[in-house]
Amino acid sequence: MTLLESVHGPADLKRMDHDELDVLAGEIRDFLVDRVCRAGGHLGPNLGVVELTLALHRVFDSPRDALLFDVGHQAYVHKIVTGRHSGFDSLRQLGGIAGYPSRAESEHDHIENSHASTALSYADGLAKAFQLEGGGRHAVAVVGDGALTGGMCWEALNNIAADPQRPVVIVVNDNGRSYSPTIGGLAEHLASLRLRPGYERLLDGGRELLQHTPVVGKPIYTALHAAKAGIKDALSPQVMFSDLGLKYFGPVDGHDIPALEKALAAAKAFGGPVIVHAVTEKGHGYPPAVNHEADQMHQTDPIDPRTGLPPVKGPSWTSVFSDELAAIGAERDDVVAITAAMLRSTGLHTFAEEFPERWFDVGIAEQHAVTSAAGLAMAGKHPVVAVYSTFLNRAFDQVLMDVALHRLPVTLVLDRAGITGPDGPSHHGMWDLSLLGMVPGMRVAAPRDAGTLCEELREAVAVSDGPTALRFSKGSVVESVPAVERVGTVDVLRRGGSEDVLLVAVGAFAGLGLSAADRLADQGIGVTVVDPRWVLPVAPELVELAASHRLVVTVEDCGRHGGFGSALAAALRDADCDVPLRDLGVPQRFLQHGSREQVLAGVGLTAQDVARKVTEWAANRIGDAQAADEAAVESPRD
Ligand SMILES: Cc1ncc(C[n+]2csc(CCOP(=O)(O)OP(=O)(O)O)c2C)c(N)n1
Ligand SMILES: CC(=O)[C@@H](O)[C@H](O)COP(=O)(O)O
Ligand SMILES: [Mg+2]
Repeated sequence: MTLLESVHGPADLKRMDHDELDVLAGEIRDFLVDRVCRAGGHLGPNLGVVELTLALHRVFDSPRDALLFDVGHQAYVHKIVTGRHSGFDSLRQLGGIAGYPSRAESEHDHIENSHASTALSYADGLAKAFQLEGGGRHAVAVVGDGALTGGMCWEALNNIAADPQRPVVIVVNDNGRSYSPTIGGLAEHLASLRLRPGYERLLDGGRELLQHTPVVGKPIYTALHAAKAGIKDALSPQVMFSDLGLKYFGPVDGHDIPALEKALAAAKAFGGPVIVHAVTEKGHGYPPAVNHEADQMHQTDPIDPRTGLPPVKGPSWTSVFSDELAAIGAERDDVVAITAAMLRSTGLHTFAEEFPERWFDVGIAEQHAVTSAAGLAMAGKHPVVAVYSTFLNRAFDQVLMDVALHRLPVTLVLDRAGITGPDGPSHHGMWDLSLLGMVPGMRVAAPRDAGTLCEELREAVAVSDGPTALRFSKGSVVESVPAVERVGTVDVLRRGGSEDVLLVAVGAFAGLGLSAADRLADQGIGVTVVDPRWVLPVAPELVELAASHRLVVTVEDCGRHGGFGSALAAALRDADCDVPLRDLGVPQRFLQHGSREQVLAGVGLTAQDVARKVTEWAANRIGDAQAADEAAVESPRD
């Protein structure tokens, strides 16, 4: 039996000596590489916290002490040592263990939300409750250097520092990288500079990157990495954090278990808010991750463990957007780009390489991304803010009051819109249409294929009197879904041959709509399929099209509540049109992880399901309507 197999809970770790722990750390690394290469997941972040997690579970007493992981993507080791290593054969798969902490899985898990920069606020709340209960428990928050660039962290730090007895231990997991290499590159430079000659020369190179580094990030990295002056005491983190009223321990080698245990034990004994600054390496111990030039295998699809390479994939929605924005950038020098620490994963890297002065990385700070875009727009620029759909939630008020209220030409590009799959409930992009539908003056497009993505992106950046947004799915792009006709802004994809059913398919669901229509045609039900392209606000020509049919069905890869279907129903009511409408979409529930296809099938969003439902509705509605027509013919009103 391996040491790993002997670990069923933290108590087993506490019985081991440091030699055994070193062996265990090696076994865990091999285990992570094997399982994550097979299933996909966050390999780099978890390889970087093996020793840190072991030390945390030896010093603190989970679950009595609450171990919190910010974002939670780096909690695989925590899951392994809390009795779940057998579950890694089904990591992030339907019915398998989640890729983030899960309260249903274990009493050791707390935060299920994968949105960054929340752990310190949870810690402050938990610690206050522990104090009210008489104390003796700690809230221990593991927060990455990237997550620290999120504003919520500083709101929490302000509150945590307010009480010198607050039992909060903040473990800064400083691997010098976030998702995006920009920040990580700087941190990487600075981190490595302390170990190498030529310190002064290289740091000048590092400074070149500062122009892209968020104002918030600069003091953090300068302090955390004992900046150029090299006067550690003057610029060391103690100064920054102690000014906030926080005790600081570190920097500690995040791969040295004895050193980590010593610092964590001191922090535990301190009896008040304290920071332990652990310096780690993302991907540690697995060269293909450490040397992975883009993001040290922050998040990887299944890969060959020997080569560290994922399968070659075709063009994605992201790559089509990436190339088109770069082309637009060459034509429009007022267009600028903003990322929230996800330069490459949102596809802005192409634009950034071609226009190094016209892109900005604000750190994991979506609120700042949007409002700073408003500032850029006020000065005559046309900012393109690229974020994952789910992370836009965090910046709703900024979209509403900082951009739309001023009718500013900001374009939001929402990648990973709709069901994403393996990342689970806090990653599905199922709220954007409901949120943006509430924003006066906001115009939202949902491209159905590569061509319409390029077309609608150009239409969006051409709008100068208010905000626009594009939303598209994760993964491989739909190459081409041709239209047979364009009515105003609406594309007709298929004429049903009768005016029975109008099927309105939003964005990437165009193919689903056409497949359903094929099935229905086999049953003799004529279905006209249209793609609204600009889905919000509802176009008048779509209302007219709907009014000329007996049944309208909408299908969208977004939450039904306040989604496109709701908006079209309201527009029909406003037009005194009583054509029956049925809206199909993502149910307003937190949907667990699985593949995108599995999750969609689980909520009835397949061509077969859509066809079955339309058949039922058509039979009732159209049948009723035809019967009413026939009755009217037989006994005409006098
Ligand atoms: C609000 C929000 N924005 C963006 C992301 C995407 N994201 C996931 S992990 C990550 C980087 C986190 O960096 P860090 O906190 O340093 O953790 P590390 O991966 O280095 O361990 C980002 C940007 C997120 N989860 N939440
Ligand atoms: C944890 C996090 O928020 C991201 O790393 C996310 O897992 C990325 O998912 P994609 O694979 O869709 O980029
Ligand atoms: Mg990091």
